[in-house]
Amino acid sequence: MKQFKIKTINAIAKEGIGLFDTRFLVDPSETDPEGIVVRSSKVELTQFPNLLAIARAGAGVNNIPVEEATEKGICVFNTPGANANAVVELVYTSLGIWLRNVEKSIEFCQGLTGMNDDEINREVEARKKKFKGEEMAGKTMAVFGLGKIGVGVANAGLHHGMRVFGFDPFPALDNIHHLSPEVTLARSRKEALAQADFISIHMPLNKNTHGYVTEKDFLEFVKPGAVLINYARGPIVDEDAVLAALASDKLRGHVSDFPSVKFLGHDQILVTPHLGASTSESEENCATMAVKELKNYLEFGNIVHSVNFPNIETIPTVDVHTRLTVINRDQPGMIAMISNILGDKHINIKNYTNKSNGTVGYNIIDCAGPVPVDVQEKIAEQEGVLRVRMIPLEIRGRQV
Ligand SMILES: NC(=O)C1=CN([C@@H]2O[C@H](COP(=O)(O)OP(=O)(O)OC[C@H]3O[C@@H](n4cnc5c(N)ncnc54)[C@H](O)[C@@H]3O)[C@@H](O)[C@H]2O)C=CC1
Ligand SMILES: O=C(O)C(=O)COP(=O)(O)O
Repeated sequence: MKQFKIKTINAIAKEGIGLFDTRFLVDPSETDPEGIVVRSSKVELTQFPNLLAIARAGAGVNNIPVEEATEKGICVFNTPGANANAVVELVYTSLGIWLRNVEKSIEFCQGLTGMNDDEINREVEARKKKFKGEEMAGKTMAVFGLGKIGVGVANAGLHHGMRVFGFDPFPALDNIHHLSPEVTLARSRKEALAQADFISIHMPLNKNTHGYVTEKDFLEFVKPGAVLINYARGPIVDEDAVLAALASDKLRGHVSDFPSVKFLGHDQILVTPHLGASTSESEENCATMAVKELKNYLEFGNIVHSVNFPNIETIPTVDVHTRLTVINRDQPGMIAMISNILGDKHINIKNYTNKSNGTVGYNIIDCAGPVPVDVQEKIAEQEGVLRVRMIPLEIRGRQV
């Protein structure tokens, strides 16, 4: 029986790894993997010629060269929503720490070590005024990016007693269904920013969002004294522009999950070490979802939660002998070409499923009999075809 070689990069939760059964050989030092499970480490594709799929146990895929993967016919998955709650909770924890001076007050308490209880009490009551903070209730929050995390942050803002604006030029219907109707959908960045005391960024890092938070079209619109929160990705924020905004009191503070040379040690900036998704629950959710996606693709060619290929899931019926999958550029004539090559060889197609995402087409072709290697090769060499796979169906008691 075919065994798939899986490479793990980063610590992947054992609850996910445990889902790989005897059909999979899982090894962090695998040098020729067919599947990779990864968190935030950068993935280089040139080293892995037989790689079929990468599952990102998390949301952001900026550590994976997605366009290169597409050209090579490598499917990239992520785990939408699996770590969203962890980020939502940390956004409010960190904002609370910033607003109530919790970090500095803890340092102060540690400095009381060595005093007796009377002395400690006297110092506490005399000096606590230094740490006076402010509340979230009654303030206004602007959330940029109303995806799995942004919707959670917006809804939680209401629960903290705030007025909330949300801005997202390409919202997904499924996410918007979970957004409370009390959140105001802003039609422009300016509208979202004009009244916001707190601004929270929750969009992916890509070529359109690199340096998104800069003076022009963003910081120029903030209400003086706002606090900027970034639990999305470091490079979405132009660090020099934020430092200038802090120096001119346009921004009062910055809370970020992405420490940097320029941010460390700055009195108005609170940084955490990319901790957004680091909870037991979130790591388990992400790992189990990523492993299920990878298994489903390697064993059945099904695609669920891909960021570069169309999503299609079909179960082979009992009369299917061989499942063939073809990845192609989205161009006319591909289905006819594949059907004709199979028809010329008298291979009966039981089910044909095709879907496009506008860039890539994906075909699942369930055949009644075996598909000889020369037929696969003929399809693979046609213009526009990126990759062809024959899926072994031994798992269903067949030998192919
Ligand atoms: N700090 C951490 O540990 C974590 C950080 N993240 C980051 O958060 C990002 C968002 O995660 P999810 O909400 O799960 O993703 P998601 O894909 O559900 O939502 C992203 C949203 O951003 C929107 N968007 C894209 N460009 C935009 C723009 N220019 N302006 C406003 N909105 C825009 C999209 O339309 C989408 O609705 C991830 O891509 C990742 O970089 C995610 C998880 C953990
Ligand atoms: O899911 C994401 O996008 C994250 O940033 C989480 O990253 P991590 O899995 O904690 O390395």
